[in-house]
Amino acid sequence: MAAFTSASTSASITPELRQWIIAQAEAGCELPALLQAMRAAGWAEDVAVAALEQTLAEHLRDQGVAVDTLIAEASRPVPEPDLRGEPTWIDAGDRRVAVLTTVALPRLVVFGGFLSDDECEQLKAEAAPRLKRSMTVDTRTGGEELNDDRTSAGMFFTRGESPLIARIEARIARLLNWPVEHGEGIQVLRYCSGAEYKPHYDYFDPAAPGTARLTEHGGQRVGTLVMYLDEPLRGGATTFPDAGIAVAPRRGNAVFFSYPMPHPATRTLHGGAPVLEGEKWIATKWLRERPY
Ligand SMILES: O=C(O)CCC(=O)C(=O)O
Ligand SMILES: [Fe+2]
Repeated sequence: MAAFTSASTSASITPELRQWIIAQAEAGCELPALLQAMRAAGWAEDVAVAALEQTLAEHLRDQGVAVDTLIAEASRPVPEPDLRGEPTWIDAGDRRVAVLTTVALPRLVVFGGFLSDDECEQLKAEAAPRLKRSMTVDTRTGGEELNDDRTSAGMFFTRGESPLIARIEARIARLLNWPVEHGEGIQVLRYCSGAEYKPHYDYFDPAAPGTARLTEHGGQRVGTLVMYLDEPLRGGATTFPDAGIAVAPRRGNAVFFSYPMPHPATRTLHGGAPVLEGEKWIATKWLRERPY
């Protein structure tokens, strides 16, 4: 690697290049991808590495306070199942839940048999009369809006609303070691053929003006459990485009993922792929850092 103090490297870091590197890094672009882009633009590898190193080091020094904040954010506790000893099953209180897949980054676990078929049907039946075209949280204002990125129909249960809801919430709390009180009410979504939920993050963007209002009560979201209530014939996977993961929407199963900081580095960008045939039903539980 070239010494980044070399006169030629310093001279070639124009203000535009510096700005570009910082913008890419802040948008979550990883160093190898940045390096590749610079090489494609005709930079010699050693000069590009030196330019990246120098620019980012300077930028971090300039942002002393922000770095401290980032580290504090990174240590935020998150829900997590107890997978010590690599169990095949976890006792979730009233039900044994299978551990099907675990991923380190994004932190993700796929569970099998989280809900019985009866519970899936009951949840659908309790939700069906109350379904409305889905709204998404508008982080500009902290309110809600109709959104073309989300073409499902949905409704929210309040926490503990029925014996079934209370039982499922207790199961989630036990499975993920996270207090019931830190959970938002369960949301049920129905996707008809063609409906989808475009990739998004579940945490609230710290830079968005509405986030202060949305996190006033309960703090940030730190984890998500998506439970599949009914499966389409084709399509409808829960996809994580940054990680190349697609979780099949199998009835009764659930996918859990957590994010210790509201940042793309958590790799939790995810969406509901378009349903190609049949209907997909899910129930989502979002978990907050504090009582909600
Ligand atoms: O439909 C899916 O599989 C994903 C749902 C989702 O992202 C959510 O409810 O936040
Ligand atoms: Fe989501």
